[in-house]
Formats: sequence, C-alpha cells, structure tokens
Amino acid sequence: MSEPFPVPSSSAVVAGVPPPVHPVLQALMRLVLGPAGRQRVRVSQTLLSLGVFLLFALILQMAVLLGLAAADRAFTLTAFSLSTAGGLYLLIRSGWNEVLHPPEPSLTLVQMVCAITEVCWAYAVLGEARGVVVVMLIVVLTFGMFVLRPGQARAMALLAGLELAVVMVLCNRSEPQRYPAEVEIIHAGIAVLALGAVAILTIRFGRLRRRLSDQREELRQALARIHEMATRDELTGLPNRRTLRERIGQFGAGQAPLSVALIDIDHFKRINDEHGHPIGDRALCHFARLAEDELRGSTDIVGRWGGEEFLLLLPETRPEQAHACVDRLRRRLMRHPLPGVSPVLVMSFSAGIGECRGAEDLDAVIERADQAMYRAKQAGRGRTELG
Ligand SMILES: Nc1nc2c(ncn2[C@@H]2O[C@H](COP(=O)(O)OP(=O)(O)OP(=O)(O)O)[C@@H](O)[C@H]2O)c(=O)[nH]1
Repeated sequence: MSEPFPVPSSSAVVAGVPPPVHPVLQALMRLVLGPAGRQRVRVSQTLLSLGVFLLFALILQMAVLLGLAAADRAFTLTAFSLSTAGGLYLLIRSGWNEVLHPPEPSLTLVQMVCAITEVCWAYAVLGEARGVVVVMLIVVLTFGMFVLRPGQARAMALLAGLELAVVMVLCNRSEPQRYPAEVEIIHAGIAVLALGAVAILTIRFGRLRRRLSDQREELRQALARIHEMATRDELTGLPNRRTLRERIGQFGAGQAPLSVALIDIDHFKRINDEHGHPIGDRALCHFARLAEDELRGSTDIVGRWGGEEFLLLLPETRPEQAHACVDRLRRRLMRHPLPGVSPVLVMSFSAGIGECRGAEDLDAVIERADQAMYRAKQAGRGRTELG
C-alpha cells in the first residue's frame, strides 16, 4: 500500500532539500496564501497579524468573563479589529494592494495605524487590566522593525504615544474613579519609556538595513565591474581572448558551418612609430567599432585576440561567405581613415579564415586561420586567405 503522505528520502533530508508537501496541503496553501513569491510573503504577514488580533479578541473575551470589561464595548472593539484585519487580508490576498498602493504594497503603515488605534481603544475597554496595552503597542511597533524607514518608525511611535495620551485623558475625564490621574501618569511614563525604546531600536535597525542595502548595491556594482574587466578588452571594449575561447566552446564541436577569421592589422608597428602609441590605441578602437558595425550583431562576434589581432566568429557562415564578409570590412576600413589624424591614416589588414569541419577541435580551426593569415602577410598583406 502506498504512503498517504510522501515520506522524504534520507538522502533528500541530508542534502537539505525541503521535504515534499502533500498536494492537498499545497492546494490549501495556494488558496489561503496565493502563488509563491513576494505577494505570498505579504499575505502570510497579514495573516499573522489577523492571528494576533484573534488572540487579542480572546483576551478581550476573557476580560469580559472576569468582569474587567463591559461586554458591549469589548464586542464593538473585537468586531472592528477583526473586520479591519480580515479586510486587509482579503485586500492583499486579492492583489488589490498592488493596484491601490504600488509604492508600498505591503500596506505596513496602514496595518500599523489600524493596529495602534485598536490597541489604544482597548485601553478604554480593559479598565483595571489596561496595563497590557503598553505591551500590545510594543508588539505592534515591533512588526515595523524590519520594514519601516527611520522617519516612519518615529512617526508610528509618535502616533501611538499621542493616541494613547488622548484615550487616557478622555477616560480620566469620563470615568475618574476607574482611570485616576495618578495611575494614568504612571502608565503614561511607562508608555513613553517603552515606545521610545522600541522607536530608537527600530530607527537603528532601519539605518543598519539601509547601510546593508547600500553595501549590497556597491557589491553588485563591483561584481559587474569585475565581470566587465574579466570578459572585455580594456582598450577596445570588445570581448577579450578568454571570452572568445568561452564562446568558441559554447558553439560546440561539429555544429558546422562555423567560420573563424583571424585579422591582423598591417604594419601596425609603423602606425605606432609614426603617429605615437596613443594614436595606435585609437586606431585599434576605430577598427573595433567598424568591425562591430559591419557584422550581424545577433550572431557574429568580434573580439580582440591580442595586440593588433582580432578574431571574428561567424556562425552559420561558409568560408566563401566569411571571405566576402572580411573583404567588406576591409573596404569599409579603407573608406574610413582614422578621424583627426594627419597625414591621413588609412589602415588595412591581413586575414586568414578557418572553417570548422565536422567534430574538429575549434583550436585546430583557429590554428588553420592563423596559418592562412600568415600566408596573406607573406603574399603582400591587405588580403584574405582561406585555411
Ligand atoms: N598602440 C598599441 N600598440 C600595440 C598594442 N598591442 C600591440 N601593439 C603594437 O603592435 C605592433 C605589432 O607589430 P608587429 O608584430 O611587428 O607587426 P606589424 O607592425 O603589424 O607588421 P605586420 O603584422 O607584419 O604587418 C607592436 O609594435 C606592438 O607594440 C596596443 O594595445 N596599442
């Protein structure tokens, strides 16, 4: 007989894989919490606060049974707090929170304002047991500890203090025997202490979170820079030799037709000698931009192989087509001298083309392209040879 619930295998437990969830439980979780993702986290947080208010309703009920609170007042407060918490749950579960308040879809501030109001209201309901209200306010403010910005934390603590003060004064005015001024002063002092401490902690926590998030952003940028440095040629911005080798590896052996063209700028030493090294650098960048422009951006790749050598990877291209492509690039280079250089600097290059044949190692293809390029140099430069 099969197990009613799938039992996790010991290897899954050892590997830290979460045990499988029964499909019925999965469907139930989906119904109550919604699909996985950020919204599910928001829904479960709202559900948690609904749970807290259910407990709160039980405490109120106990207070009624013990004769500490009037049943009608407790009922009104319970109805209000459960309907606001339930309404917020439905609002977030339905996804309307993202439509109504996109900048802060968790509606944390709204939830906290409701909770603070209900807890302060309880102060007027609970009579002799009202001391617990300060503890409840701390619980409410603690909910904001992980999400509120320092300014918001201050505002929430201030709101809690103000609302409590108003309720205290009103209670003292309407029922001075039940809410004597001296007891209210002590309660107010304790509330100021407790709310102040939670607010300070929340503000510090908020600053720490901001620092962490800034550091995470710096780290992300640093990683992007490191990745750029590791994969791109610093001078021309083209993929470097390592990246080219990786891309060649990705093509995989036998995925013909793939042509490889090795290009070497002619008499580059002379350019450096006659115009200076900075102009030589600019000449390499000039070639890089023209080559990028000439190739099919989505499939072809041009990278710097080293020095004044460039490599073209031309997938789905036969050697004759690659030959035509390289010659087009040469003509373009001759039509576009390096701007702002006198006397006019017209560059040319020699190229060798290798074709990937069947399951041949791509290093061997590059080697053939290199030999063909050498032959082009030998034959007088400014030409392309097939390998
Ligand atoms: N400006 C500059 N020059 C470089 C760079 N990398 C390599 N070179 C120079 O490129 C020149 C290449 O010279 P050679 O290998 O003699 O070749 P060539 O002068 O191009 O002659 P052929 O290839 O035979 O046509 C050397 O002087 C290198 O210093 C670079 O990044 N910037």
